[in-house]
Amino acid sequence: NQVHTLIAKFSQKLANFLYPYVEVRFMEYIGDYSRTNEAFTSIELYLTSKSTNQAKKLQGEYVKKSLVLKMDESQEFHDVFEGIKVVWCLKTIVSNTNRVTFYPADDKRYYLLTFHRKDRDFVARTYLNHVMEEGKNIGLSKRQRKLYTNCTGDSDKRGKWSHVIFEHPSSFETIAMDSRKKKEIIDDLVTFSKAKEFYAKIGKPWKRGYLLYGPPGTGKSSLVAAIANFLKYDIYDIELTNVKTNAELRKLLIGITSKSVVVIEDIDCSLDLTGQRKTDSVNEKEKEEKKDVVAASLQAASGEGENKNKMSNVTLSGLLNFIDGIWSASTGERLIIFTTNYVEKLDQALIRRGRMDMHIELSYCGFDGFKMLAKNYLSIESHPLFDTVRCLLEETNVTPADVAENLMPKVANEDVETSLKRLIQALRTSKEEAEMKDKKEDGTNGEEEAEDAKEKEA
Ligand SMILES: Nc1ncnc2c1ncn2[C@@H]1O[C@H](COP(=O)(O)OP(=O)(O)OP(=O)(O)O)[C@@H](O)[C@H]1O
Repeated sequence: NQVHTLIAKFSQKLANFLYPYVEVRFMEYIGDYSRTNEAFTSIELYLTSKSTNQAKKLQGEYVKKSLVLKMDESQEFHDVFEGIKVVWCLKTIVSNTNRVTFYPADDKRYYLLTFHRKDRDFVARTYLNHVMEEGKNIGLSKRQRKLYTNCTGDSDKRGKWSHVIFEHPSSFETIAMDSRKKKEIIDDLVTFSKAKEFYAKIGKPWKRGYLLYGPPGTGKSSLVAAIANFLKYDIYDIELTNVKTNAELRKLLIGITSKSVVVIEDIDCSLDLTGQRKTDSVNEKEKEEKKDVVAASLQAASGEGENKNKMSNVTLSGLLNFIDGIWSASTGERLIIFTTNYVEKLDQALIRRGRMDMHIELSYCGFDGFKMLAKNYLSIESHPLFDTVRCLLEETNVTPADVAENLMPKVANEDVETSLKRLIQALRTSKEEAEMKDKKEDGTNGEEEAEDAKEKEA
């Protein structure tokens, strides 16, 4: 036994001397095919992004409508990070069983990482974290994003989300708005998305609130989609009128994942938020409890009764808790956006800075916005008719939606001038209508004044 131990010790030393490398395996599945190893997925994404220029043998795959080239099996990839060299290789353990399984093959794939033993600490602490982080980021940027909405109907579906693939084409390049305002929003989004450490340092959940307000057709919904596309986030579009209680709203909140934009459109129509919050917190609590009880009994009642009750019982304080109560910190990186046509109707508590950090007004179409739309719709940046359009835009209030509608070619191969003339005609009509309305109002005011004078005389 002593001789055996000595030989084993010696041979281990000899092996270390002759082969001073450490090897780490990252299997594709953990357990018996039950769970995908997230480390394997991150490594694959990291290596796919780096190795295609280096590897001589690649595999081509069609993933989500685009061709992806991956490192082929047994190909080595030499990576250098902060002066440390490592080698990656994709290998397979071929199964020799004849078992029939649900899986295409019983072979087990794994990535083998090889590095010098003197770099062990650096690789374990720094390099592998870097690979995981990079891989995750690549995965997030490539994933198919989703548009969620809260389920309606059966009580067991309440408080849950259903989704479709989010494919809205809106972007900051297509949104017509003042260029300075646009830059301000983009800068704010970039700062927010990189501020993980900052939020941790100041002890606040990593989230930000935007309030978008302005007349209908000025691009509020388009801007929400552009923001989600820019940040590559999912969208959670909450239909508040379908949420019956504060408890249901909280349940929805818990189901929201990180890297998401939570939107409540036309918030002024969804809830009765016109009343000021009571300062007496006891009264507020009592009111809320009563509402919760009523809503719960309505839910428990027949489906017919439930359908009849279209009003949401979510209270203002329920919504405030949703935005920044204790539960709101559990969902990670998140943007909350409210849109409204009537900002003056909203309770100040709901939109105060700190809750809705940025207030963005989307207004009628200016010349800057028009030029953007002309570039998108007609592919032109200037035209002799632009001056006429500029003058008319200064004198009328038309929304970007109206301008876009008129610039849209009505027949195939319609020339630019026809579209611009149609827009000019529409702007003139709108100007005339506005003037007529003003005159009419002046006339009514005059009549009222005359009546007042008569009354006084009498
Ligand atoms: N600022 C804009 N830039 C580019 N397109 C716009 C803009 N505003 C409106 N549009 C066009 O008008 C259509 C309607 O706009 P959108 O739904 O974004 O407006 P909205 O302000 O959300 O309206 P509402 O308040 O009625 O929901 C969009 O499909 C888009 O084509």
